[in-house]
Amino acid sequence: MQEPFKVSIRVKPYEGRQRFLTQRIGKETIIQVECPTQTIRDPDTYEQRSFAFDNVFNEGESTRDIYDSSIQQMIYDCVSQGYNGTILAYGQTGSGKSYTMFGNLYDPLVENDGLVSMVLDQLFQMNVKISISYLEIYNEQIRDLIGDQVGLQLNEDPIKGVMLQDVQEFQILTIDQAKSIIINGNQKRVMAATNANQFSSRSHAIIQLFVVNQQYQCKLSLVDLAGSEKANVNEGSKGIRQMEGANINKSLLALGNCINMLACDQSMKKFVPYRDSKLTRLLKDSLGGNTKTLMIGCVQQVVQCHEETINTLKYASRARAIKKKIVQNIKINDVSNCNCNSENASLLQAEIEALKQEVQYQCQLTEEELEIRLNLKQIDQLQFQNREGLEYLLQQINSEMIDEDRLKNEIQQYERAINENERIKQELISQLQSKRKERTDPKDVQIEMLKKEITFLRDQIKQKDQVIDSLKQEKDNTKQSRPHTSYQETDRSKMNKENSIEIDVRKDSLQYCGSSKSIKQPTNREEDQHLQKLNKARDNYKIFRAKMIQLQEKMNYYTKNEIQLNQNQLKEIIDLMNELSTQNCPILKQDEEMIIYFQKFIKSQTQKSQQQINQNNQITIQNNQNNQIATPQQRSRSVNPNPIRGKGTSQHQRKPLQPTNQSPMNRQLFSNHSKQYQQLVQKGKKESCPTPQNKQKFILDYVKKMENPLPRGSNKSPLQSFSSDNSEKDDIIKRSFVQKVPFQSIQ
Ligand SMILES: Nc1ncnc2c1ncn2[C@@H]1O[C@H](COP(=O)(O)OP(=O)(O)OP(=O)(O)O)[C@@H](O)[C@H]1O
Repeated sequence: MQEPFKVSIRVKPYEGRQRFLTQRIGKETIIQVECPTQTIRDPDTYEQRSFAFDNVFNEGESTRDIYDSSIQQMIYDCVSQGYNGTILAYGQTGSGKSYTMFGNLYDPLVENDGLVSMVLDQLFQMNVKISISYLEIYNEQIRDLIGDQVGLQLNEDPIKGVMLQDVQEFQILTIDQAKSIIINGNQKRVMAATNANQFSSRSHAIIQLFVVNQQYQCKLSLVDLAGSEKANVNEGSKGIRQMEGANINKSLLALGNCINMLACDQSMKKFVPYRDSKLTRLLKDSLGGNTKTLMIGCVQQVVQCHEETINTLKYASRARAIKKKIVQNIKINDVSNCNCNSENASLLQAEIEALKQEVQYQCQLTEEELEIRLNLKQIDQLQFQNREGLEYLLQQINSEMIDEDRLKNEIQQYERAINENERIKQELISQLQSKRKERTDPKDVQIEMLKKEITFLRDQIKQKDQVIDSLKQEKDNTKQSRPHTSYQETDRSKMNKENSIEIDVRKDSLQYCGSSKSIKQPTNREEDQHLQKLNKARDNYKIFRAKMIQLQEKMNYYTKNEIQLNQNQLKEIIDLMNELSTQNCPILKQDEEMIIYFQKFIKSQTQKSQQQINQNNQITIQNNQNNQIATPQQRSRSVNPNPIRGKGTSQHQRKPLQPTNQSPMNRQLFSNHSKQYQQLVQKGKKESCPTPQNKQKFILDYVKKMENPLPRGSNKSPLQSFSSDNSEKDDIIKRSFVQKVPFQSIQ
């Protein structure tokens, strides 16, 4: 059943001293009651502000009037239908909360019952069993006002809701017995004289009545909150009073935060911070849970209390926006109504789950994230206040008694503040999101790093492009200064290999390289071809780099997470390496080093994978040394890098090469290797008898050559040796890092 949070306001009568003071400063009272609305007027500016409540009780109305009009029915419903109920007195210190709840406790000569006695009277007339517990929350400690125990612990039971450990519950049989328990409790309650109230309650008092009738049971809570107070209420008093005041304000602020959150639209409803204080934990059911609740806001009408009265009215009208879902309680031993009980339990269970999730979520957050969330919370509160202020000002627009310019000015200020806060809020949210992303997805960080690397490389390429452009420019200039006929006369066929262009990608320049003997100038057409090659080589290098990064990323991931690659993953890596080796471009020293690192990684992974297979299948597999992955240059003469294909074959049975990649280049490499292998075998046949041992020796020699393609003592790199390959001789762009002699024709 949907149940609104009901709110009534009680206006304290105008007392003699207050009346005297108010009259002396020439001001009238500030409150005007037109039930159910209440209008409050600023004593200085005469601005009016209206609030609407379920009931407003003016100074002439008694506690009995309040009871009859808004409480009697509620108590009847709770008891006869099994709903929990809470009556809560809220207001500034001295505004009449205790007077409303307990009557005139301190003057036995004045016969005046409060709401507590009236509730008890009614219950005793309803023929129900009643147990009572009475406690106070003082300085964030719960104290049993019947059993005297201090520091009671709170528990949350999925069925019974919020429970107090070790609290004394006293079954009451007569109304006098009940009243004497309450009077005893009140005497133990912490009271003190403050500037605002001679008998000020310094604690929140909570009476809990557990009521059972034939069919239902319910819990009724009667709460007299400590008064909200400004710091100057206790001016001059230090130590205990100050600490009390701080604790009272803190718990009332927590109560306000819960009310604000509960009053939000369902769509905006977030986590309700019940755990911020003992008071909100204890009142959790009464605020947002399975309870019919009535708040009585106590206010004073004297001008001196204008600010506090406005605050109380705001607080109360916010609470009125809370909507709750309540369910009936059955008697614990009544199984016929177990559906209601389970509904209640599942509601509470859902709340517990939500709480658990929130706690779990908060535990994962970093300090930075927690701080941002705190800032966000504060901004939300500020925005709430700003919007309220703005709403109030907008309401005033139609009022005739106001200064329009001032109002417009104030509205603008509020709007500016709201916009600015909204901007800050969005910033904080995006900060929070990026922090969360960093925490939850380290891959994103890697991607970010790679993106940076790509940008860096792009910049480098750009620089190189600029160099190329400037060279082009220079070339054009040279062209113009040369007689046109000399180009036509150039015989390309006469150009020897030494006149080829080489690119030194390690330097930020492009150089023509050739022997100092060569005197021929390249023709116009040749130069264009060179430039084309150069561009192609640069494009190929870009693709090569992208593939390198892809591979690097994968390997980093595997290494970082200590993942042992399975056959498929290994194959994927090897395929990527093969793709890399087919890229026709010059490479840098650092690329070469990286390739060597890749080779080592694949080799170690292959070995691990072999060991794993051996262990699992109990099959002895030969040491697969050929599973190295080649640099682009080694690749041209290396054996098949795929460990899967060579697996399980004996050395003399093994077929020489099986290209994994069926690109034309690979096919050619494959046939080259086959030829070499066949030549070796033929040589072996000629030199000695073709015994299996001889064959094996030749094959081993061949494999050795493949693994160590350079002669011992040679200080040439594999890349250098590649440049002497016949098949590449005509290729103008050599993959070479040899020292280059600048070619004078560029000038
Ligand atoms: N409606 C009322 N009619 C007559 N006297 C009242 C009324 N309300 C309050 N008073 C008197 O005002 C004084 C302060 O009231 P009370 O102690 O109830 O305030 P309070 O809000 O509980 O203050 P605190 O928060 O400091 O405990 C008391 O002397 C009380 O008798």
